Amino acid sequence: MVNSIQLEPRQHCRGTVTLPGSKSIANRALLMAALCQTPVTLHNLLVSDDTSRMREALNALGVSFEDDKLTTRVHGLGGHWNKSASDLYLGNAGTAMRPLIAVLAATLKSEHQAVVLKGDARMHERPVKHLVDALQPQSAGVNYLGETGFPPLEMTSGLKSGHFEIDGSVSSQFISALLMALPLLPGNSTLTLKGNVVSRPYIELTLQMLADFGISIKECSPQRYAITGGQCYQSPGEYWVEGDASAASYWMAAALLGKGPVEIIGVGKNSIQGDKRFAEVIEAMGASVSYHKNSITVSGTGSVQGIDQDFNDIPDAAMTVAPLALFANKPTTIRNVANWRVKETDRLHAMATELRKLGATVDEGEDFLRIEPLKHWQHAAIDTYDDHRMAMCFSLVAFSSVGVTINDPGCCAKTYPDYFSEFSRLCHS
Ligand SMILES: O=C(O)C1=C[C@@H](OP(=O)(O)O)[C@@H](O)[C@H](O)C1
Ligand SMILES: C=C(OP(=O)(O)O)C(=O)O
Repeated sequence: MVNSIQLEPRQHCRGTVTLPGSKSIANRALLMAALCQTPVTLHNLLVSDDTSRMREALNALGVSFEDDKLTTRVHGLGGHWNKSASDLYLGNAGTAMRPLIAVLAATLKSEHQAVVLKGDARMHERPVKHLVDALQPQSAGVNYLGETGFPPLEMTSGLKSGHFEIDGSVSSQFISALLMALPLLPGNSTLTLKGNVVSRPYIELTLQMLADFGISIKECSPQRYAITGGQCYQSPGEYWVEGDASAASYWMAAALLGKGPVEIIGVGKNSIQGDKRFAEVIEAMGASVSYHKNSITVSGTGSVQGIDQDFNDIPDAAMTVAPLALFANKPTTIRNVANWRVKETDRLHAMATELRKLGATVDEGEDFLRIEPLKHWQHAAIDTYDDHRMAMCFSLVAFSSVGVTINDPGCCAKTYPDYFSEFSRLCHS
């Protein structure tokens, strides 16, 4: 195990990079395929910690997988799970934990043994209260085994269709979870969203993928959905997982700093992922961007414009703005990202702390970061807090005159196991 990686100063980034499959699409596709009654062949499936946790959980529920070099064939069970499945370990994969809470609440039957959903230490600090609060009034069998509001949880049968209300101000994953689960209940339901809903594009992604798997949901207004019960997930036969648009943000940023051009393959102009909007952010920061059917090409001049923007829609890609801000011509403010605090780590605090190690002046607000450009860089060993995005973001500091050391770079395996080898291939002195 490599405990740290030292990145010498780089000036250039150019070439072609093929993105790994999207984590968000991969884990939705695995679950939706598992809910089908006939097989689904997934193409470009991401192989990473998060998708492995989802696969292992589905496997314990009775779903089988056949892998060949380029595809994974999922043999779904239409929600008729193995009756003796018990403990499911989901690591720190929010895209496994949250959907499985709702889907198991909707599909477990009285003859099933109780299923425990648990994760790593950080997962047990990440909130699920809004989701559980939405399920419990409808008789869901969901009980906290540790602290109230957090996993681990014990799941049993009981959920009834009807009127659901969900607070969407902490995580859109709760809403996506209900949208995936409620069509499986025998009766019709409505879902009303409360609060200022965060990370909206991930809800759109869920609706798009549900349509791809034959599930129809009526959007009565942006705050209300009507969901017909008794629906069955329909296999699309073959399903293609797009490249990861959040991961694309690191290459767009490296192309801006290292002049490019970098052709980023796997996400194009018609991508269904909200994080493709990072291409507009990188343009606002000074890059030239061209969109193609299945790729985006970015180049820069090496100079970076400071920006001040609301990033509520794209919280993951937004992290990439923080290291770029150090290279900018004026201060940058990343606004409306309060839920950074409940992700892999408290990302507002972690980001501010590590940027300051480089010598930066950073104002950490409750829901924003304001970052001053950096004139005098200090070499630092950056702690990554078991957060893949901290490790990938800080690799960009290699474009400074002092380079950077990244501690525990292996945490990238959550979504992008090859990130640092790709970084060395594309980025040069
Ligand atoms: O639905 C999804 O695939 C995701 C939704 C977002 O979470 P929140 O809705 O909690 O912001 C995002 O940060 C996460 O990486 C993936
Ligand atoms: C927040 C993230 O992950 P999760 O899916 O575990 O919420 C992320 O990948 O940035």
